[in-house]
Amino acid sequence: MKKIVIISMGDQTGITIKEQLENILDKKIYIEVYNVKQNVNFDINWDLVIFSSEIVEEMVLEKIKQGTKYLVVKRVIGHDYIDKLLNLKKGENILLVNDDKETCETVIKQLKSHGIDHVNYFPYYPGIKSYKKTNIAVTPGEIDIVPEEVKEVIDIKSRKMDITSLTEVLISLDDIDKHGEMLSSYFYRNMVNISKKYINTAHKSLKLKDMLTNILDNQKNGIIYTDLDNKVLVLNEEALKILNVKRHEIISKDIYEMFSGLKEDMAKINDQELLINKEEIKNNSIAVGNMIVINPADNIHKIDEDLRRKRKGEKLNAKYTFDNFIGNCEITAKNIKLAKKIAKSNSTVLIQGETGTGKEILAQAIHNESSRYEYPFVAVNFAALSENLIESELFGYEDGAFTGAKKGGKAGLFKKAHKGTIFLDEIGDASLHLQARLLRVLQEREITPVGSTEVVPVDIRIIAATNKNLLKEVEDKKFREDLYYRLNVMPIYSIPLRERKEDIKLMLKHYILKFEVKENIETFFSNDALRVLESYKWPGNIRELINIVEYLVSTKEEGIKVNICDLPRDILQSVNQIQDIDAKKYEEINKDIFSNIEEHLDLSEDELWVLNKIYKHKGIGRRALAVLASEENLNLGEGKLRRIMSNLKERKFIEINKGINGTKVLDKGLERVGI
Ligand SMILES: Nc1ncnc2c1ncn2[C@@H]1O[C@H](COP(=O)(O)OP(=O)(O)OP(=O)(O)O)[C@@H](O)[C@H]1O
Repeated sequence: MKKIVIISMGDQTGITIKEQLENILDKKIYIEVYNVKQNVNFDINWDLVIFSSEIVEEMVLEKIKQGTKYLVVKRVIGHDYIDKLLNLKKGENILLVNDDKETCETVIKQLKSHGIDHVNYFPYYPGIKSYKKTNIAVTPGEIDIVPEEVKEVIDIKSRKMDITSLTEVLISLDDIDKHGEMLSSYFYRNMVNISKKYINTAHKSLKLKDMLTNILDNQKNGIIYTDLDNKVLVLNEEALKILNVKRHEIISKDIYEMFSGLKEDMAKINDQELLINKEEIKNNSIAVGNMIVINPADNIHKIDEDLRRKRKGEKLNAKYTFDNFIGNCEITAKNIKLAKKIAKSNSTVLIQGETGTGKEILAQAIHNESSRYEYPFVAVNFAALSENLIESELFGYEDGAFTGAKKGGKAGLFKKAHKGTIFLDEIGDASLHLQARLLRVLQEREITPVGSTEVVPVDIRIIAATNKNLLKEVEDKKFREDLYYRLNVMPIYSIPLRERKEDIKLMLKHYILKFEVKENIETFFSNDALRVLESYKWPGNIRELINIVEYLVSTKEEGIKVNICDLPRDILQSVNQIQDIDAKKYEEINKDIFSNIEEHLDLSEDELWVLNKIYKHKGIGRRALAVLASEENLNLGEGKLRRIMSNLKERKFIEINKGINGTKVLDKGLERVGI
């Protein structure tokens, strides 16, 4: 087990860093925390020493054993408390309390750079000779040293390591491969949370926009946020650099009109080859915009090379076995039994099933259960790679086969899988040209690298998977019939979640634990919420379930169970639809729950805006609301407002009277005002 020591000025900082690392490293690490005042013998063998700041480094560095790896980490303010700070009165005097002068100054600088610069900050730290007397103090976790006369303390909690420091720690521990995925999910969760806050308050706060830009500026990729019409909302410096534009030239413009190449997965812009990724940003499961991440291909090759170097000597292997296959309902058990039998043969397997049902996991488990388990398991995804890339990836190439080819050539994945298993994922997406080449491999069990005339024999087992109906594709002439029969020797289906309802609770339990929530399923979900989840159809299957657990983990209040109203809106809507179709059955079983789901559907941003305006301007009519909306640049015409108001009325949030009384917010609406 790796051993780390964290040294900080005060205890709390070290503990926060420790918790953060344990969260990502699955607690499979031994961490000790000390403050600089403790008299400790650091002259022993640590795998890594982490200093919480440069001052700490200066004070302690000479005490640690020569040759020990060490790092000074960069720490940033969490976004959770930003709302509170934004609500402080303009020009208010604020005491910034921290453990020393330097950390006070750093936090003030970070707060200002996050756009929280409408108040006046005055530092306070133990030993300061004189300081400004104020009513309000802000502190990153140092409540105990706040002077007595301060009336209100805003604790923004100890600052956490930023993503670059976390990456550095993982690289220093040689753990980046194992935990990289967790890191990106952790990072992504944070990004999504900030984005949600930004999008939720887009009408009100430009500060959050600044903050988002600032956070984005610390990323090494170009990142662009657009609204649903592809108009650019925010982008970082790196994106400006890559696209070679000025901010004012691109903000509010349609990104694809300016750079049509960005629609693709790869593009050449300003003579630079770019890799492009797109993510939908959702708020309560409703798409509100897009995040486009652009990266020069050179960078990717470099990272890829680095990873390859680190992986050298490590086998390409499959993680999953049937032991960690979750599910114990009858139909799952039967399927596992069949899969284990299939594993013992050497024949080609075709796994068919909806997206996210675990086809890759099944393929890995079959490989690990087979006699080839000690040899490589190599996965190729036909949907993720472009035709040109996939051909050279699969078959490899000769030295000088094409411009840009690596010197010395490259071994293809078929060759790398020799004696093991190759997993051809999303085979339904392979082009007809590739299908012809694959057929030859299946028939002859030999490959010809791109640009070569030499044939290389390979001993491999093939497992293919698809979420398409391959027979239908054959009928439509999109998939070769001969290849279909070559692949479909041992057919197996991965079963959708809705057909194995007993497994849903088990999966939820597993993923709650995996996301490190210190609660069990009973304290995490209310019974009602759990029953809704068990009745949901899960079109995205296990992958959707994982996303929803991740969403709930990051939005859940500690100590309060997730209730129906906390579930994403599309789950509630879809359960509602089931109720319509099979109303009688559902009414009988779940009368109490489903009858009031409508109540829990969240109000949209526009609905909330209207509700707040009616509350503020009692009696206000549609026309006046339309004027206010246009003043605030909102896309709310009279037609849209009529629909919103009648919906709010139907749901008893407002009352609409004729004549002088006009509109009024009702008790149920009052609960939502101010949100
Ligand atoms: N039996 C299982 N137990 C636990 N987790 C599972 C199980 N099956 C799948 N998962 C998880 O669900 C997610 C989706 O699985 P996987 O990628 O294998 O699905 P897939 O059917 O190959 O999806 P796609 O067709 O979209 O590629 C993964 O994160 C995987 O870890």
